[in-house]
Amino acid sequence: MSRQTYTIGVDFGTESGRAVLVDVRNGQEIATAIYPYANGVIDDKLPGTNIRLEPDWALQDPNDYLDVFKNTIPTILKESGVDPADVIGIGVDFTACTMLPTKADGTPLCMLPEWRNTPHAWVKLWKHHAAQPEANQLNQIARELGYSFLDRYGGKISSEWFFPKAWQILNEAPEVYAAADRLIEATDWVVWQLTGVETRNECTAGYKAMWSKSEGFPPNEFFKALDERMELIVDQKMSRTLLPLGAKAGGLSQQAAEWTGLLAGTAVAVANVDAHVTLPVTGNTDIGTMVMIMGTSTCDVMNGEQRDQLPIVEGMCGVVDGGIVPGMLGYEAGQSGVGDIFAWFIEHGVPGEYFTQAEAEGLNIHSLLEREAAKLKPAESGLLALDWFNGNRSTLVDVELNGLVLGMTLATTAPEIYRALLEATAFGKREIIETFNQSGVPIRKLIAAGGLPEKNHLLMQIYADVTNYEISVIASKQAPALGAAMHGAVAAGLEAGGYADIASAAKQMGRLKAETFKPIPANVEIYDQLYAEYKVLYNYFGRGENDVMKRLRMLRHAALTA
Ligand SMILES: Nc1ncnc2c1ncn2[C@@H]1O[C@H](COP(=O)(O)OP(=O)(O)O)[C@@H](O)[C@H]1O
Ligand SMILES: O=C(CO)[C@@H](O)[C@@H](O)COP(=O)(O)O
Repeated sequence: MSRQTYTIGVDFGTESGRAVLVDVRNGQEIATAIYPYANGVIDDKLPGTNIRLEPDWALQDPNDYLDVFKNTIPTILKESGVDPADVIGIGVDFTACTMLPTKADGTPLCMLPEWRNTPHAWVKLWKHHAAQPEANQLNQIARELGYSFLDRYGGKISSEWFFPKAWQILNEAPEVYAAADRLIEATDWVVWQLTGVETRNECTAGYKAMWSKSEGFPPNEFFKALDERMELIVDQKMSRTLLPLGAKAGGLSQQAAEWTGLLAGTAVAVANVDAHVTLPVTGNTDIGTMVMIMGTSTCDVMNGEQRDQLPIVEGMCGVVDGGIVPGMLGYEAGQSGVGDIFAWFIEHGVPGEYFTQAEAEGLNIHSLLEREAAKLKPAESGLLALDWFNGNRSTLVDVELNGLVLGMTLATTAPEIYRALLEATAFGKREIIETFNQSGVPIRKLIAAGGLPEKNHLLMQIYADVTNYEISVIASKQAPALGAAMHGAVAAGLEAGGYADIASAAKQMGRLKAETFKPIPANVEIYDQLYAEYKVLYNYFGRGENDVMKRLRMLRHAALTA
């Protein structure tokens, strides 16, 4: 009989890291541990100082990532009683683009005393939105010089991605840029910490750093056209050697073995991204299945067939050959704010009486609002909202757009607004789906994953009604971590008891829940009408007809910096 083997996945989210230990044969999750980052999202002051960050900044502390390894992996090994010798592989996934400057040996600049008080020396989290001027300029120069790579990103590079962030460092802190021997995605950095060797993955390079398998990075002249000092950024601070997803990045180093309790030499998979790693957890890697990873934000990922001419989908985050699964075209789109919008409303918009009622009933406040909002029919509140509280990623690629709730009266209630916000994110999703469908990249199936489908069934029903798709849900509660674990089993390979490729791992280790969310025809009809109104607002405020949101931002910035 063959040996029983296990694999570990570690998912680095926005607020915490989660590790899961999984049975390689069937994907059964044996043990899970969560470690909240001590410094969380740094958007106010640098830790331990009074140094204030400007609006739109979001940083993290790389030491928190190491603490995730040191805390979660020993916990899951202990809890499961699994022999470390039976753990054949480990994979990680991360938010992206989350990037940092380091020295040549991988030491993050912010860990060095001389750089500790310099904001640009810290990790820039995916939702760091302060590089918009650089993104605007990059897009304009690329367009003027006729670079076609913009097409692979639906026409625009987002300020959330790698080069706008790197350029912001150069513009605002040239001394940090000069001191950074390496600029690297956090997902590659944590793999470096595990193996002791710097490697880079094709996924983040493709979606976040303008790289493609056929063309590589844009040429040095392009970076020179942005800023002379950036001409050699790729050769000097990055790498042109990129590894495919599922490949082995290396073996676990002695030091990482000591941190984790695993054996030195355990296979470590090439770094991956939280959204992309989740697709195989559906149980297959079929073309045309869009997987929505719904949490703080939502990422949408989908495999498509190979084509001679890449399709252009407005505002997609990218199309990358092998970006999700080697050999297929991987598409990514997304919404920068989803769960975060509901969290904002609860924090800043819900009267105390609802909290008192929730406490009395032993409910969490979301569940109480969900229950009350579920009593309303579509359109009954008279409200319509725009889901741009954290900007718009797809399809407008504009972090300077803001949220909006229209139709409020003196009779408007908190559950009504809560429902309008749930609906707004569903309308945003429909906009993405329709854009793909109209661009020759049809979406045949919709599957949801992440924290939200578990937590809020009303939200899922609204998504089914607004999009008119039946929605399946991934069975795992820790889908990205399970996806990372699957990649760990592929990196270990067949001979070690793992898998030859991610498609075979998906078949054995991934699955969906039996329950699905089916569109309710009467609701679909009403939501069609509301969506038509949403589109009017979307185009009016989002496509330059009325730039009031941008003017308000400029006035706010001026007031804050006066
Ligand atoms: N019952 C709920 N309904 C809607 N949103 C919720 C609910 N509970 C938590 N949230 C939101 O879900 C988000 C967290 O999602 P989750 O998938 O767990 O994390 P992450 O995106 O960091 O991986 C938070 O923004 C939170 O406000
Ligand atoms: O943009 C990506 C992936 O490409 C995500 O990492 C980012 O939206 C953050 O995701 P979460 O909301 O933290 O799950």
